[in-house]
Amino acid sequence: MILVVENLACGYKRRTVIENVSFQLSKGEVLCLFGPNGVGKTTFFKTLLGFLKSLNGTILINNQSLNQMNRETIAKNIAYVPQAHQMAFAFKVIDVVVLGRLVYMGKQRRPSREDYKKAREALNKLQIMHLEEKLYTELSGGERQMVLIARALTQEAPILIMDEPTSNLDYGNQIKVMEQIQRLRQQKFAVIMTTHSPEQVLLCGDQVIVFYGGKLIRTGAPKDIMTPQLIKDIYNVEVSKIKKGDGNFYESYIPALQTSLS
Ligand SMILES: Nc1ncnc2c1ncn2[C@@H]1O[C@H](COP(=O)(O)OP(=O)(O)OP(=O)(O)O)[C@@H](O)[C@H]1O
Repeated sequence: MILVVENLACGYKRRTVIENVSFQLSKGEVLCLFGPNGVGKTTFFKTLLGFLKSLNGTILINNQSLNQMNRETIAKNIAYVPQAHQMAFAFKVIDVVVLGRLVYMGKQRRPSREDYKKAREALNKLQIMHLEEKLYTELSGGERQMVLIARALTQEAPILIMDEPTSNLDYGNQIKVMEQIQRLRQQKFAVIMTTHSPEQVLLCGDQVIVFYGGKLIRTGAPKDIMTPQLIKDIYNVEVSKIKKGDGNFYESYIPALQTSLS
């Protein structure tokens, strides 16, 4: 197990936001966090990244307690991929991606030739070499998200935390990013991602944690947890679960609209 979380509670001095979170994550697994806005996913991420001290419980990375790790060791183990539309660097793509090497740069904080090599390897891995000399601010949302994933890959951490990786992306780019997450899983990264899409949880989650109303309400395999009743409990909408595909089935949802479309 690369990550073991037991009985974790996180929050702030006067307020516990999330409690009783337990899960184990192996390399090559994707864990989805699902739940409405404001349930505490940022608080949870900050705790996993060591920016916020846990209020209770343990976080073990490769059998070592997060509490005993310094910032550098944490960064070598967990990389964070923010939402693309929240960051704006007026830098060339290659210079954004090489920032992932910061933890290896020493006191001078200057990227070496080797760091640039690693940054190019990450661009190559994601098949976005053609963006290398472009300005980050001039990229589309989908391209920016890929660049931020490349930056995380140059950090060479086995665990990737992705904050709504498909938010604000058009349908085509959402699918491309989802495909990339599948490739990262095949390359044995452990991925923790938040999503507001129950289809995405079914499509790429090996495990799901559902938060609602300040509580963890379910954890387990998406096919068992992501029932129409759960969607109804959280959002008060009716959906049916269907199987799609020709031979290679996957599950999805169709909404039962209250008003007629005709
Ligand atoms: N520094 C803080 N001190 C006290 N409470 C905070 C602090 N930051 C966030 N909170 C509260 O913790 C709760 C969870 O916030 P958090 O930002 O973790 O939710 P979220 O799921 O990431 O939300 P969103 O999806 O809207 O980004 C909220 O009620 C928020 O007001």
